[in-house]
Amino acid sequence: MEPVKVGLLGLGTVGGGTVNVLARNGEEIARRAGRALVIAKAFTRSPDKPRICDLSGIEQVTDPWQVVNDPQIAIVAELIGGTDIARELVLGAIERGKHVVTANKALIALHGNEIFARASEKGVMVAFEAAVAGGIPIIKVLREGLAGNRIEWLAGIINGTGNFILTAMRDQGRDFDDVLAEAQRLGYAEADPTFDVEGIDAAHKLTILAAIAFGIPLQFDKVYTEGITRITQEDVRYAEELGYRIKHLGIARRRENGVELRVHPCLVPARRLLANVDGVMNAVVVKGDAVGPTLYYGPGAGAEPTASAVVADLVDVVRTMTADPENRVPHLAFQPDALSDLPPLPMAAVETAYYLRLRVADRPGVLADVARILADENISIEAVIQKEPQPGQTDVPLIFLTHRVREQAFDAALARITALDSVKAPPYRIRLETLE
Ligand SMILES: NC(=O)c1ccc[n+]([C@@H]2O[C@H](COP(=O)([O-])OP(=O)(O)OC[C@H]3O[C@@H](n4cnc5c(N)ncnc54)[C@H](O)[C@@H]3O)[C@@H](O)[C@H]2O)c1
Ligand SMILES: N[C@@H](CCO)C(=O)O
Ligand code: NA
Repeated sequence: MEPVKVGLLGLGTVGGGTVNVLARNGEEIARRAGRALVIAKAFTRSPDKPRICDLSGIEQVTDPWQVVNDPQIAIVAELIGGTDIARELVLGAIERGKHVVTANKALIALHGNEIFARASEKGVMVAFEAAVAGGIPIIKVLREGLAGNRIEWLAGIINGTGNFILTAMRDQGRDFDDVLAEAQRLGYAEADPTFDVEGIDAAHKLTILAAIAFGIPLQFDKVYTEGITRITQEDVRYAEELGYRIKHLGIARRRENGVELRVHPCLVPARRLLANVDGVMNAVVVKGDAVGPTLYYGPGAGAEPTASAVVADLVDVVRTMTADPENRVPHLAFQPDALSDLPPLPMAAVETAYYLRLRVADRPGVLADVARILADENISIEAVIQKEPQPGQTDVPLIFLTHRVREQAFDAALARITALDSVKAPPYRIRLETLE
């Protein structure tokens, strides 16, 4: 049989890794797919740039439409990123009856509803395993492996760059900007790294995971998103003292009247497996009603780990391209006309515990004032740490851990605490999950 011709858009970290993995494992991949896969054409903006891969036998073009318009190409792999030109090219490929593989979570989270609808009309597949948690096959897990379950919640470390930074801050006490620069050099970070450190990339991924887990539409604008830039070395140390680690999590939890969708730093008990996922590794815990808690762990970013998912999607597409489109696995796990209208809940309705760091005047009665405000809002205290003042300083850090409470009640207490004369700097709170 003729090989299946693939067109690549983008020859950066993921594109280069994909060329390498296909070249190295091509023979085995053909035995799995039933046909050989060849990269016939690749678009790149700068053909003279040094690459991590060998491009012999691949026609390089500097106009991406030369890939999308080529009638010989059956599958387009979009590895450019962003939501402008990538959206045009993906929709263009679908229009021309081509299957699409993409690593682009921003594109799927923001435009997936439109893209999947067009793909279904045209009878083509859009595969996006590389878009979430890099090399971990989490899309396949949720869409196929756990299809018998009602998913109760999932929680994951789904940004490799952020976890790499938090791990280096904890283990080596290193400076934030310095570690971010290293993550960029290693090809982990997004083109705009604020997407990593402000939680936007994780929110893109959580949008996709929640849609597939609960059978709801992709709703990126409903995800509460907070990054890791306000976490200090002190927070990392106090968390350790209290028996916790700070991780940046994406959490989707089914509640009676809706779903919680949130991305934020989180204290996690140090004994939990998730608390021990370090560096660029990602991990997702999924709790299904039948299977119970399950954990998926692996590299969340980098050239070949991500290419592993891209190539698996290429194999999947080749295996099913001759199947009746009606009988393929649905893009978002549930049939498109069978999605639920379970609404994303506002943050005020979320229930969680808290770590609260205050800087207060070193005088009697301050701890009691804060404790009284928390009691007024029915918030029970789990632990307190009060530190001695540093030489020459009149303020001291005061740390509280609370029990679970509605965010609305915590916010009300926090506003009153912030207004106290004795509170000397804006308080910082980190949510805390026991993940049970
Ligand atoms: N790097 C990773 O570890 C990783 C992991 C999973 C998913 N992703 C996703 O994969 C995609 C590619 O990421 P990457 O890390 O390979 O990026 P990269 O910057 O290394 O490569 C992107 C390629 O696309 C080209 N490109 C970018 N913007 C363009 C534009 N506007 N017009 C034309 N060409 C353009 C670049 O020249 C380059 O060849 C992104 O969607 C990213 O979110 C990356
Ligand atoms: N920038 C992303 C790439 C993988 O999606 C990360 O660090 O996780
Ligand atoms: Na994946």
